[in-house]
Amino acid sequence: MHVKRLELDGVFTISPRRFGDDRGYFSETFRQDIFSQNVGDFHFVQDNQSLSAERGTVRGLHFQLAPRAQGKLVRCLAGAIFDVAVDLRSGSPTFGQHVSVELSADNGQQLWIPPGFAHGFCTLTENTIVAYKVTDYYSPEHDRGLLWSDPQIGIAWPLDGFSARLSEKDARQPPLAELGEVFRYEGPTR
Ligand SMILES: Cc1cn([C@H]2C[C@H](O)[C@@H](COP(=O)(O)OP(=O)(O)O[C@H]3O[C@H](C)C(=O)[C@H](O)[C@H]3O)O2)c(=O)[nH]c1=O
Repeated sequence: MHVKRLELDGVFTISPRRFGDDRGYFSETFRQDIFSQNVGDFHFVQDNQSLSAERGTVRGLHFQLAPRAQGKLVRCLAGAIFDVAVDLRSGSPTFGQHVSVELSADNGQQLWIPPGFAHGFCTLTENTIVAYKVTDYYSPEHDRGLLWSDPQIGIAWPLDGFSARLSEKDARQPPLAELGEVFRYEGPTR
């Protein structure tokens, strides 16, 4: 299992090893010991899964407010996504910056998004299934969002001519300028 630190403090990709044979492959997709050693002492309490039928489906950008902020470990079980994390920690040297990674059933790559970040993805194929572990339970009262197309964030979503397929909620999320302070930067995480 290879763990790689990305350019935004606290965000990592995790690439589990696959043991292939003439049947297919086997892979350990999560190890608490490796995660704790390389990423941090986070523990997961809920697993989520979503199916998006259409290419160009954009889910996000979402986060939960403290004290119910969630860390998310995201992977793609079918199809492929362009996965994005946005730093929302006031005082962070990378506040408002984002990082993106392609996660797919083929590459088996995972993205760890720590509390303090917004998360979203755009599907690159039809019938995309995304599964992710979270470090706190869903709390509608703490559920918040950021506008996916906010020019201040400037995410180059790979829609490739497809029009974005959004929920009504996501179509009317506020831009960063209207969000106010939602998280504070507490220094380098690792
Ligand atoms: C997130 C969540 C949602 N729900 C219910 C609430 C709604 O009735 C329904 C759909 O929720 P929503 O439209 O927020 O689902 P997504 O647009 O896929 O949002 C998710 O996708 C983006 C990329 C994320 O990072 C968030 O974790 C998550 O918000 O599921 C639950 O019951 N439990 C949950 O944990």
